[in-house]
Amino acid sequence: MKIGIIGGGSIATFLLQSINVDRVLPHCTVESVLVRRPEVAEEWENRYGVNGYQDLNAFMDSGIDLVVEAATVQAVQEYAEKVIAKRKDLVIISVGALVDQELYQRLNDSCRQSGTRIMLPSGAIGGLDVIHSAMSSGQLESVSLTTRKPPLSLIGREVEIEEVVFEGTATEAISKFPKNINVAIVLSLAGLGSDKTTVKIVADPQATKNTHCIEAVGAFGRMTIQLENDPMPSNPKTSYLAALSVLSSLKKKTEYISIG
Ligand SMILES: NC(=O)C1=CN([C@@H]2O[C@H](COP(=O)(O)OP(=O)(O)OC[C@H]3O[C@@H](n4cnc5c(N)ncnc54)[C@H](O)[C@@H]3O)[C@@H](O)[C@H]2O)C=CC1
Ligand SMILES: O=C([O-])CC(=O)C(=O)O
Repeated sequence: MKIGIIGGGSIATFLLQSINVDRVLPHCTVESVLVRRPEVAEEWENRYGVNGYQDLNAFMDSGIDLVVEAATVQAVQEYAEKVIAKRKDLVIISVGALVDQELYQRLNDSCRQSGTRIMLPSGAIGGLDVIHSAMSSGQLESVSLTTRKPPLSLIGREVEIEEVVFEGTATEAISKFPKNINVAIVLSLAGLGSDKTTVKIVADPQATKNTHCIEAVGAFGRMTIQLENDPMPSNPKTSYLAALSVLSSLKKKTEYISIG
């Protein structure tokens, strides 16, 4: 499978190293990257043997089968429909963009018409299978997420004691923290939707990890999951697990027996 990556940051670098250098996915190669800075394209051409592009059309015509978005919510808004229109499968990690129900619907419709697929990795959380199962009979009652990160990642400054920087719906959370709470939207899409999924975000000066606690109640019973994620050294806002989840989605695409 020939992969194209949109983005030039920590998740993109991790994927290039894992797939093209460490060869952790034997059936996959990253062929092309779409990045904003020409010097990154040039460096990556040399280091990872990829073709670097700044132009979306040239990138999409570079012989790739599938596109991984590893950039920003805005990049999804800008590129996702164009990728699907070109009949390339798409992995989206900036899932926050799909809080926009009209964009979600348009993407869904064009995937149905063209037989193309969009994959949303579980990102920095887990338990989406449970939420999805509970929701399949419509008997999911409540889902809440409490996220705790170092203050610099969330609010760009230090605080002395922990501070609740947000409490409200997932819809509001992603509009205020688009680089920190994509997890709230994938959780919403699996379950009750972004207006009924509640989110609390805490800036914690003691935190060395990005923690996410998910609590769900329904006819199935009750679930509590606590993730204590190591951050990516190159971008502490992002948990290492989020990068691994993209790799996992790509791996699933090459397998014939699906788990979960
Ligand atoms: N779903 C989830 O659980 C998680 C999602 N994320 C999201 O994943 C995305 C990537 O994360 P990181 O690699 O850590 O971010 P990063 O900040 O290290 O890298 C983002 C890169 O995208 C590039 N970029 C921005 N707009 C672009 C455009 N229009 N075209 C091409 N490149 C563009 C930037 O130049 C930067 O190099 C972010 O949106 C982040 O919020 C991160 C962690 C968890
Ligand atoms: O990586 C994390 O811990 C969560 C994150 O940034 C996001 O969901 O946008």
